[in-house]
Amino acid sequence: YRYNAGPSSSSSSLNPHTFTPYTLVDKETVSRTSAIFTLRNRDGAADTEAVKDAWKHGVWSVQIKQPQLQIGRDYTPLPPRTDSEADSEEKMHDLRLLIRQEEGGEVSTYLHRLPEQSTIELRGPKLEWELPEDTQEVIFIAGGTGIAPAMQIAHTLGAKPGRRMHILWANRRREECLGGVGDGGELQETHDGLSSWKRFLGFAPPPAPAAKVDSQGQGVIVRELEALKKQGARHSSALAIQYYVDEENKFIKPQDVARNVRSKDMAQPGSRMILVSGPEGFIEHWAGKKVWIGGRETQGQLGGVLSTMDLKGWSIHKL
Ligand SMILES: Cc1cc2nc3c(=O)[nH]c(=O)nc-3n(C[C@H](O)[C@H](O)[C@H](O)COP(=O)(O)OP(=O)(O)OC[C@H]3O[C@@H](n4cnc5c(N)ncnc54)[C@H](O)[C@@H]3O)c2cc1C
Repeated sequence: YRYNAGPSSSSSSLNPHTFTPYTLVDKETVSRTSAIFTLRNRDGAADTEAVKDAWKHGVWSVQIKQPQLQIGRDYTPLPPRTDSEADSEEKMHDLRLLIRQEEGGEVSTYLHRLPEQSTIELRGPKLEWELPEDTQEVIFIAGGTGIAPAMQIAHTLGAKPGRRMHILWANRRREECLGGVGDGGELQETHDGLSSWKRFLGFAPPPAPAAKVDSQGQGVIVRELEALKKQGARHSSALAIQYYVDEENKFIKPQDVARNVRSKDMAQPGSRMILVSGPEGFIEHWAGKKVWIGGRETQGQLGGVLSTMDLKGWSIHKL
């Protein structure tokens, strides 16, 4: 995580070698612990070829530096907005990051305390994982901010005709995904008969005061996931999303994965991927530990729940 302080940035465009100053133009609350940070290049430099390329190729990140401690952390840019709010050239090049404030976390706490208009220095892009060109179908198991790479893939895959993606997104608290109603309602009800009744009768805890919702009661990320669905549909790509919330006793079950693995679409040629992204413990639970070898994080063996399932025809990757 430590980096060489090196010379201060000479280039005004985002690049992997030096840190480039960005202005924090907006910090939009998602929940008590997470917010979307919108960063704008201080010199108004447009996206580099490397950034445009990264959007086409898969999952990528940028690294933010904490200037006092001289440490850096990686964050995963959210896809550009599809709605009318991205109405100017400037906004189209903004970088948006979903950042959770970790309890006791050095960099995330520093970032959450920064006022708007602060300068944040970052470098990148760094390609974390390349989505195979021929990918036909993706099942993405996401925990918490692990939704950010899922949104990147939904954006990339959604631009290609006829592709399919299923996102299974788990959160500790409902406030992270307010208004998120899963596709294929019956699938959710079976795990959740009681708590949906509780919600209906008004026993469920009220949404956190900090959580922002729109007129349809949808949280920020849920709204953007819905927008990604529509964007994909325009290229006749299909995106389905299921929401799971720990505090509602609704957890992702192996059957939820199995159901999507036995896709009716298996006759179509192309690669099929199961991707797992989220906190360390979440990845370990589903697919086993990632392993550090010679200073590099590697996939490690397949373990966890997925290792006990019949996943013929699918490859698995931990993000
Ligand atoms: C490729 C990649 C992409 C990522 N994308 C995102 C993203 O889009 N959004 C996002 O929010 N995060 C993302 N992360 C995670 C992010 O990089 C940081 O790890 C995260 O923000 C925590 O950093 P921190 O400095 O705040 O916490 P740290 O200071 O690194 O602490 C992390 C946790 O460990 C605990 N801890 C620290 N020191 C100790 C100790 N001595 N003993 C016990 N516990 C301790 C802290 O309390 C905290 O809970 C990504 C990570 C990677 C590798």
